[in-house]
This record gives sequence, structure tokens and C-alpha cells, in this order.
Amino acid sequence: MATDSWALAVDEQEAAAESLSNLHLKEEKIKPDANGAVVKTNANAEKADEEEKEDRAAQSLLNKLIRSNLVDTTNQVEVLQRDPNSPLYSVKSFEELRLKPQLLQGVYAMGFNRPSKIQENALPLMLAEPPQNLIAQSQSGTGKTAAFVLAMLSQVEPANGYPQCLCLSPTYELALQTGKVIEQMGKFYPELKLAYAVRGNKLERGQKISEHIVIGTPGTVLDWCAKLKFIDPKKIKVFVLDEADVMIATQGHQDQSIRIQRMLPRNCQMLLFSATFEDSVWKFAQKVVPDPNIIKLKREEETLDTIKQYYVLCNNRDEKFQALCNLYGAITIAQAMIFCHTRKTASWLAAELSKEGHQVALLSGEMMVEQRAAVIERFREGKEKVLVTTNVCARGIDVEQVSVVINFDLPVDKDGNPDNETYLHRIGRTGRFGKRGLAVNMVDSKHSMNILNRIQEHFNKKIERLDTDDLDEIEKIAN
Ligand SMILES: Nc1ncnc2c1ncn2[C@@H]1O[C@H](COP(=O)(O)OP(=O)(O)OP(=O)(O)O)[C@@H](O)[C@H]1O
Repeated sequence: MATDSWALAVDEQEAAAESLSNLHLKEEKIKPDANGAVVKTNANAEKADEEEKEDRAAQSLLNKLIRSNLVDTTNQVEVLQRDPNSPLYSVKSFEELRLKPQLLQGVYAMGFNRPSKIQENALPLMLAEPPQNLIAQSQSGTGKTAAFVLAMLSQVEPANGYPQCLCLSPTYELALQTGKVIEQMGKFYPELKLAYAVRGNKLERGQKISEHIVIGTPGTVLDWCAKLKFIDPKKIKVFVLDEADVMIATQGHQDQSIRIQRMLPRNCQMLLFSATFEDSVWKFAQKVVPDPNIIKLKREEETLDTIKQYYVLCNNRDEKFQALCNLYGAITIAQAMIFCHTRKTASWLAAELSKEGHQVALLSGEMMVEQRAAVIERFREGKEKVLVTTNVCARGIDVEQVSVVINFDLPVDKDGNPDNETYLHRIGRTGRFGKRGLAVNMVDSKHSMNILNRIQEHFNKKIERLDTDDLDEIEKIAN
């Protein structure tokens, strides 16, 4: 039991450290805005909330930085119309939307041939006359940002030199990412101007903003609307709340967003987007989007059906390392990801593997988000065949071509129970990428054997024992 609680303590410590490093990441780069809205540097205060918030924002940014394609899905979009009697429009081409020619040109220049699943339904709703309110949820990468950017760009009247669209993002970095999409899509629309309401962007008092679209974080946007009056909120026609799930995990952002929303005119179009839809997100969404249409796109389900699962019985960490070395030739036929419980173990393991002459990449929470994105990018390009990482750091990252997963430590939650969801996400495959895969779990104590058994029971899928001293067996799994 002592080792279990030790492992737990380490896990918690590491998870906290991962998140704290994200705090540093922000502190180094950015100072809090006048409203103090950004990051509390006193990490002990409101610890849990802050960690969660920083973690989610960092994950979201990381996914954006490494994504090169639309995440496609075979699931159907669920649409709940405010007026169930009105016809349900969906479009299969961008032409059907009768966009301004400059915008259509921008869309095609981005390489979009046809609307994504969520865009098929969301775009006609958002571009309808009169404009409709919308709450939309679908996983990251399904085309939400592109959808609302197109909606904002369509509504702007460039002759009016004042802000007409307002978009809230949870962090400075995420605001910049969305700004980039606006700039790309509006490339052939040069008269259209964009302003960033983020800390550090100081304007002279008494000034009015002439840009048509303002994108920023809630604290600064609230200042610009209420205290400094750079923006006249009464003239806003489209209000977008992006990454609502990340937003509400951030202390203060929910209240600030609501205060901004209350300043907008009644006929302003309200749009809210989120990758997930927990109760708290839903409650928030209802507060800021009156009379909404609702669009949901379920995540593609992952299964363990095409995965060969094994476990290796060891007595300690060194034996696990030895087993891994025995397996190394077999697993590096493809690309492999190795998951560790803590950062310390991940660094140790990467160093030991390097000493053995193996070329491995290490993805760690200590790195800045951009550095992490670079590591993943190199791995995706196949520059390294093995990526060593921790659960916290790699949560929510999709590296599709990985067909071998090694759980150097089994995934457990904060209470020390099996983390089945993480196990499935690490190892499972969606129908679309229905490739075969291989998972090897390292077990080094009674406790971890118990975790493994519970995982096995949960999924009702047998995990076979593998003897890594037996070369024939190793050969068998590699094929
Ligand atoms: N219709 C489309 N056709 C092809 N690619 C698209 C289309 N719409 C968006 N994309 C691309 O797909 C990727 C994901 O799109 P987008 O960022 O809009 O998704 P998202 O749902 O907003 O993700 P996140 O929740 O992470 O912000 C981007 O690289 C984007 O350029």
C-alpha cells in the first residue's frame, strides 16, 4: 500500500507540475492585463481550477498547432432547431451559401473544397436572414473555427468604420490562432480590418476602434467595452464565444463573458462553440445564447477490436526497461508511443533508451507549447520512431499513424483507479482509421496487476501475457 500511495502522491505532484509549467509558460510571455484577468501567479491559490484551466488551454493550443487536416467523421450531426417548423437547411457546397466573391475566394484559397459535417448545418443557420443564434459542439478539428470566422466575415460592412463582430477566446495564444484564420480567410478582402483585444495591446484613452472585427480575451474585451469605451457594444452584430469549455474552466472568464454579453443589443447574433458539452458548459451556454439552435456532432467512438493487447510481468522498473529493450526491434517496425506515469520516469526512460543507442523523442510538460508541437511534428514526419511521454502531457493528442503503444506505467486516475477512458484513447482506434494496433502493458506489482485486471474486465477483452525473453513470441507480435 505504501508504494501505491507514493505513486499517487507522485502522480498528483507531477500533474500539478505539468500544469504549473504551463503557468510559467504564460507568465514568461505575457503580463496580466489591467483587469488582472489573465493568470494568478500565486499558484497555491485556487490551485485545482487554475491547473485545469491551464491544462485545457494548452491542450487546445497544442492540437491547433499540430493539426494539418480536418477531422472527418462518419457520425451524423444532431440539429435542434429553435423553431422546429422551419425547414432544415444544409449545404453541400460553399457556392450554395451565396458568399461574397472575395470570401469564397478566401475559402478556396485555404484548400476547402466543401463544407465539413458541422459546417453543412451550421453555416446556413448562421447566415440566415434574420441571423440565428447557435450553440455548437463538436470535437476539436471538425471545422468550428472556420465556420464562425466565415459567419463573422459575411456580416461585416466594411464601409462602417467600427467594430461589428466580437469574438472571445480563453487565452491570448488561442485568440492569435483564431485571428490567423480570420486573416487567411479574409485575404481577398483587404478593406476588412481586425483588432486584438489582448493584454499588452495598449490604446490611448478616449480612442475609438475603427476595426470591424475584434478578437480578444474576456478581461481585456470587457475593459475595452465598459471601462475604456474603445468599443461601442451596442453596435456589435455578431458575438462569438469560442472554446466555451476552456473558457469556463478559467476563473473569472465566465462572469466577464456574461457581463459583455449583457451589454450587447438584443438583436445581436450570439454564437457559442465548444469541443465538449458537460453540464457546466451547457448551463453557461444557455446563459449567454438566448433562443438557440443547437448542433451537436458526436465524437467517433474508439474500439479495441482491432488491437492486440499484451502484458509483460516484471518485478521493478529496471526489469521493465529490460523488457522494453527486448521488444525494441519489434516495436520500431512501426512508430511507437511509450507512456509513463510521471515526468521523471519519462525523462529517465528517454535517457536510458538513448544510452542504448536508440533515437527517441521526449514530450514533456516542462516544454513550452510550441516546443511540444515541434516534437510531435517531427514524430509525425517519422524523424523519430519512438516518442516517450506522460499521460498528462499527451492527453487528447491524436497521432494517427502510431500503431504500437507501450504503457510503461498503466493509466490511473487521481484516486489510483484504472483510467479506462485514457486507456481506450491511447490504444483504441476509430472505425475510420480501422488499422490494426499493438498494445503492451508493463506490470510490476500486485497493484498494477490488479489495475490491469480491472481494465480487462471493463472492456471485456483479453489481455494476453507476453514473455519478452522468448524471441519467438516477440516475433509473433511484430507480425
Ligand atoms: N471545409 C473544410 N475543408 C477542409 N479543411 C477544413 C474545412 N474547414 C476547416 N478545415 C481545416 O480543418 C482544420 C480544423 O478546422 P478548425 O480549426 O476550424 O476546427 P475546430 O473545430 O475549430 O477545432 P478547434 O476546436 O481545435 O478550434 C483546420 O486546419 C482547417 O483549416
